[in-house]
Order: sequence, then structure tokens, then C-alpha cells
Amino acid sequence: MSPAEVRIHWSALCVHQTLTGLSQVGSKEACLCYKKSEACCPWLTVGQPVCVSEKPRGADSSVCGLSQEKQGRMAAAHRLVIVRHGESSWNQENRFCGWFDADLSEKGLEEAKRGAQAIKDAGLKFDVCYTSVLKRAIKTLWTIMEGTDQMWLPVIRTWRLNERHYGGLTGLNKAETAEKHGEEQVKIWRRSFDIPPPPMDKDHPYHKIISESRRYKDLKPGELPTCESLKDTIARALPFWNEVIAPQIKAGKNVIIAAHGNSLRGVVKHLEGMSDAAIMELNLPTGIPIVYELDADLKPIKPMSFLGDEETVKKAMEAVAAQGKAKK
Ligand SMILES: O=C(O)[C@@H](CO)OP(=O)(O)O
Repeated sequence: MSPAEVRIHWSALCVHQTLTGLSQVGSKEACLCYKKSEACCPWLTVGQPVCVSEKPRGADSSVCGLSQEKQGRMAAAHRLVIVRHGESSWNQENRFCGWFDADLSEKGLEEAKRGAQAIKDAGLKFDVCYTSVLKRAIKTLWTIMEGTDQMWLPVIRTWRLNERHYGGLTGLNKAETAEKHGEEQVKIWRRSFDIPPPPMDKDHPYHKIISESRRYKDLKPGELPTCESLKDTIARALPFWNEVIAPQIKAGKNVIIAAHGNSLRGVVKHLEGMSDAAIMELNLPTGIPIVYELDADLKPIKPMSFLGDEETVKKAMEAVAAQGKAKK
């Protein structure tokens, strides 16, 4: 067995589910796992053992460490921080939100404040901030800027980082929708890669407030969606990533993106080269900043790292996944 080359955060393993030995991962004493497919984790080689703990069982702790040479080879050229907004009032009510401009709940504001503190504690500084045109993401960003004393930074807002448009499901309770249509169908609507929810008709209660909002007046014909799959969301977010954000990162700017569960899942899928199947299982927690270390080509050199304790992150991800379950 060749020595483990990468120390990996266990929650990142659970996210990708492309590693063997996951049953051992819950324990702090977890040992070696192996990547089994090319689906994701570009920083790992298939068959390469990876260490999922500080001290793998039955192995010398030096097995975990990166050699000096490896550390040099894997040095990050850039760092990117992404953060999903804190809990919104519609997250709290468990309603499909999409392009509806729900505000942060009190808990969401507290989550954003904790996220700000974590960024401050990590000493992260930014040069430019990107967010959507929806207040739950904008306020999360403000809270982080305030809490880290960086309120002077430039902020670029774009509809291209908006949440995925939930079409006709907008405003519906997720658990009630699961009772009516089944949990499987709701999972398909929430997490499938290319199956969109039903479109939002003109007589939908939230059609006017969303589609006639002044913030979208400059969109070109055909750009204003009536519903979006994750694939559609990526298709409108990626041009902004490629044309605006990526060049800034490559120019050496420290970037933070405060956006939404699904627009950020799109960014993660793109960065990590995740398969359409693997992205289905990724649920991003609200308000917990995520740090990526990137090489010069903006490929991650290690798994995403959460600025939050493992247990909180795990629970928050599970809670997001469970939103689509029917009430018992
Ligand atoms: O309702 C929404 O807009 C999103 C994010 O809150 O939900 P989901 O996690 O179901 O994609």
C-alpha cells in the first residue's frame, strides 16, 4: 500500500460519496479510504489511499502527512470563499423559494454573524464580493462584510447568481408537496440535474412580483426563466463565472461569493468536475463559509473546507436534505 497522500475532511467525503470505506468515516478513528471513480475530487487519484482522520487506526500518523515535496506541488495559487445565505423566512417555513425575495430569518441573521466571525477568526481578507439580486444573499454578504470590517469592498450583484427558479413550485411547502406528489418526485424536482420543476404560469400568485420586478428589466428576451433545472441554473451562472469571477481570481483578487444553495451547487459542480449523479447528493448548509484552495487553472487542490465544526456542518447538510420529506 502506498502512503496516504491527502488528508481529507470527512464531511467532504460524505458529500461526494465516491470513496470506499465510508462506514468508517463517522468515527474520529477512521482509517484509510480509496477513491473509486473519476466522478469528482480531481485532487485524488483513483485507487489512491486517503487519510480521513488525524490518526488512522493501525497506521503511523506520519502516513497522513503530506511530504514536503507534495506540499510544494500542491501549494494553492488562489483562495475562494463561497457562502450560502443564512436561513431565510421561507427556509424556516419550508417553502420553495427560488426567485422570491424572502428575507433572512432571525436565525439566518445569526448564522450569517457566525459565518462572519469564522471568516474573521480565519483572517480571510477580500478584494471583491459577488452576490445575487436577492436580499437573503445580499444581507448575508453585508453581515460578513460588517463582521469582518470590510464594508468598503466593491460588491457586484447579478441575477446570474440567483437561486434556481422554482417555477410553479414557488411558495409551496416542501413537506406538503412531498405528501401530495411523493418524496421521490420532490427529490427529482429539488436535486435532479436536468429535470426542471413545472413552469410558473402567468396566474401563479408570485408571477407578477417576480417577473415584473424592476431588477430584471434589462434581461434580454428569453433570459427571464419561468422555471429552471440545475442544468439551466448552471447555464446562466457559468458565463458570469467564466467572464467575470474567474478572471478576477486569476488576476490575484481574493473573492467571496454569497449566493444560494443551487447557484453555489453549480459553482461546486463546475470547480470539482462532479458528475450529474454526484451533485444530486450535495446539500450546502446555510451561513457556513466554505473555503476552496485552487491551483493556477482554478482547479481545487483539496476538498472544500467548511469554516464550522464538523458536527454542525453535518447536521446542517442533513437538515437541508430532509426538507423534502413528507411529514410523518
Ligand atoms: O427553496 C429554494 O429556493 C431552495 C433553497 O432554499 O431550496 P432547495 O434546497 O429545495 O433547492
